Amino acid sequence: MSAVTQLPAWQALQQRIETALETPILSLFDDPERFDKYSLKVQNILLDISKNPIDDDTFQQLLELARQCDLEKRRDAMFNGEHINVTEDRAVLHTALRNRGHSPVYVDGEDVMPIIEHELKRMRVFVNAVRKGRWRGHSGKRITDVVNIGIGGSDLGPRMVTQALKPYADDQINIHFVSNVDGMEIANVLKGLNPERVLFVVASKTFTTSETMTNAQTARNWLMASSFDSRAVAQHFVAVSSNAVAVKAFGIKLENTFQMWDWVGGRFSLWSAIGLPIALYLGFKQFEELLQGAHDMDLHFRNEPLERNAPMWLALTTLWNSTFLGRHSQAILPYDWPLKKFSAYLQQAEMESNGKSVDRNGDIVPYTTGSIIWGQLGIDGQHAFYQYLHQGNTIVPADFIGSVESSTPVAGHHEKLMANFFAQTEALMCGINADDVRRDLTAKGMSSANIERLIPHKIHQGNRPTNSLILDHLSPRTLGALIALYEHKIFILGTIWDICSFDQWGVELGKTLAQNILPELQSGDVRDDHDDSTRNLMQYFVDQRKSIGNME
Ligand SMILES: O=P(O)(O)OC[C@H]1O[C@H](O)[C@H](O)[C@@H](O)[C@@H]1O
Repeated sequence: MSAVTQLPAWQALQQRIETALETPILSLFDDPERFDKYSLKVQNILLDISKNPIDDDTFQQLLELARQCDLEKRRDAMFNGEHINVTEDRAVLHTALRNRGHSPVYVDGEDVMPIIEHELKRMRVFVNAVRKGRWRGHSGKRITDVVNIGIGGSDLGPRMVTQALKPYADDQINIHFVSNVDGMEIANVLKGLNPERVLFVVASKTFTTSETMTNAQTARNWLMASSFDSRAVAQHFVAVSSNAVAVKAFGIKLENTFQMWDWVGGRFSLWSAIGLPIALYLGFKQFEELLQGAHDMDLHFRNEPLERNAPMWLALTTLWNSTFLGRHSQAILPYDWPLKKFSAYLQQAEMESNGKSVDRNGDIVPYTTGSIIWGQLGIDGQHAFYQYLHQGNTIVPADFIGSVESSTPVAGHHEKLMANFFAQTEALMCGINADDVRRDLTAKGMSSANIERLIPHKIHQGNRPTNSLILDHLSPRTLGALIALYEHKIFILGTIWDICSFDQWGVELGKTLAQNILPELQSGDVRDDHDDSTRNLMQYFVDQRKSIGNME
């Protein structure tokens, strides 16, 4: 048994499960102050968690559990640069990257703020040079297109943010992303580009990731295939990495390399030079606004009491719904078109962080940890999977995210969009019972036999938990705060579950096997030490390719 489950608050929460499952969420609103108690405004974001099966006593016990897990002490340990990534023996300091207060942050006795600020300054100088046309391509032409080559944490953050803040872009730079090793992606991106005007940002913390290295090589070949000589690489390639040796071996000079550090996890790295494409696309000032928003949220997380602390609230609703009530997936549903890629971004952030099954000591945990994060734009989801949310027999807690002001106002659209936001959260909680269905259908003149036949199909049980997040407006600063809010949620959950949220050993085995398998596919000689299924599938693939004459 893990120690966490022995804590008095954990045990008290266990006792509350039955009541929570039997009490309709709607009945909790008999307390006229419920909305005021369970909503708060932080950094232009209104967060409402009142539509959760959490009564006052449960909420207090959840807070108590966080305290009994030394949440505040462990939060301070993160901000103070202690090695909380225990399996890799590293600090976890994405918060230092956006420390706009510039107070010192020590890692192993060394203040890291000077190196962070130095790198930010290099980014600013470079971004301004590219955007103002002082940095030009090898043939003297202005750079018009930036292609970020990276995957996972070296792709999802910049990809999501540039999409979210498109209305803030000034059209000086077009931005493109290549992450997949499927040749179609890079082929499609390169097809429309003029090599004389392209800047490639090769983003890889390790600079060993196979997909990224393959795409970078293809990009370099493409550049060389134009009339350029090899010196062109210097003007058309920059790198972001913590592995200077590998960057040099690839042929990118040190002065064209932006640094990141081992205490920045890939999925928390958009605040570092991994954010270079964001700054190139939007301008450095907007990038700084993004950092400022995240810093503001950091201050809130550090300084506000746990009872009124937004990241705590998000984390505790998930903890209760998932670990205690057994609702193990969570939908992220933006009603804000620019946040189209937000659920994909959070999928990596949360699932790679908290998809773990042993505690920090390596002992198997006897409870469910990270949720399955999924979702897409809510309004599109309504016409696809909301049936499941309303009437499926698995309950999926959901976060609804919308804005007061549209990023791109078009007459008559925004109220319609948000009417759906409110309607869906209301329907998910309140549902509709047999009496109301009967009344409805009777008013429509349906025969009573038909009504009774249809009633079970039309009942919505309701009682589906949701959080609502309403932004004033999706600005760079508010987006920074929103991302940091979820980052801290992840940290809190990992702390209570007593897992290491900052490693990702689970992605290694597949990578190693792929490396071993590749030569077999290339040579056509499939080894017989694979399991039977895999060997036969590989053999089929090799044989089919031979038969179509497509062995490369
Ligand atoms: O930045 P890189 O070193 O290329 O890593 C890119 C990504 O790939 C890895 O497999 C990890 O799962 C991710 O956490 C990481 O963000």
